[in-house]
Amino acid sequence: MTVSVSLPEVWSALEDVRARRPLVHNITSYVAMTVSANALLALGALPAMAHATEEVEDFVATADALVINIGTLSSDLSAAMRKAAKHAGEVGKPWVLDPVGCGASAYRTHAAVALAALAPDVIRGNASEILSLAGEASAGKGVESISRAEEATGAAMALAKRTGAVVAVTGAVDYVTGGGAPIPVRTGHALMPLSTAIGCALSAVIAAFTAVRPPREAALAALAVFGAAGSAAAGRCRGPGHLPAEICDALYLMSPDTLGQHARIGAPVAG
Ligand SMILES: Nc1ncnc2c1ncn2[C@@H]1O[C@H](COP(=O)(O)OP(=O)(O)O)[C@@H](O)[C@H]1O
Ligand SMILES: Cc1ncsc1CCOP(=O)(O)O
Ligand SMILES: [Mg+2]
Repeated sequence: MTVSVSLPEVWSALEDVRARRPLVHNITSYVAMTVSANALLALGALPAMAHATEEVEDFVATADALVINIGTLSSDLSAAMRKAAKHAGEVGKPWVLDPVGCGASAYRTHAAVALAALAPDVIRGNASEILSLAGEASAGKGVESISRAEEATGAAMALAKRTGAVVAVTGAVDYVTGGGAPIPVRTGHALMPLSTAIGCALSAVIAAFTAVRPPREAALAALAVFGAAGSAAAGRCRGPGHLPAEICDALYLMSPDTLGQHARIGAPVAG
């Protein structure tokens, strides 16, 4: 049976991130670098952005977790990503795959499928990306999802079973599955998809939590904390312009009260 995670357990995981300050190695898109680095610092983790094929193994070896994000994919980056993912498996470092824009081009889809076969601990994407990565028909526009997360929970379960990863599919409600009944996380704000690289920053935050918790607990804790930060931050914004900065402030200031006010982790639902 799928067991959920309580908000006190989420809070304890965040305290562990803040105490341990895990180093998160990011091989990510040019769009996401600054947003992700700032979100990780505000959370209490340490970011490092490094993607030269010649150095990714050294970074994986010293990092506590790795995130691979294919947002601005190229052949050089693709080679670096495969090398880093394989080395993470060899040295036992947890890693997260964000299959940005999977389904938007055959090149990107093949790269994402190949990375997903290298045993990521967590895969996090929007509904279109998860549908496409699972091999199902998907409706996306570039890197944006047209589908709702509820339409991709079956695909997320199938993808989790195929890859052994915990799969998080995000949207108005987020869902986490390790192959069993998806657990809903109700949080966030409708302004979040209007600011670029917010999902990418979330994937980096999931990586930080994989340094202190097993993949399923890490994904649930990250979704709850990041969603609560997004919800609290949006309440202080007139529009999406300042949202990334406000999310960083909300991550930095996160408290058990704010978490409780802005996040709900539900009971497992039918997939
Ligand atoms: N309509 C919405 N209401 C509340 N939160 C949302 C909404 N859309 C996205 N989010 C939140 O924004 C973050 C990024 O999710 P998403 O937009 O699905 O990813 P991506 O940016 O990769 O497309 C997640 O924390 C998600 O919960
Ligand atoms: C706009 C864009 N184009 C390539 S990567 C990227 C950022 C996507 O960020 P997110 O998946 O967090 O919305
Ligand atoms: Mg994305």
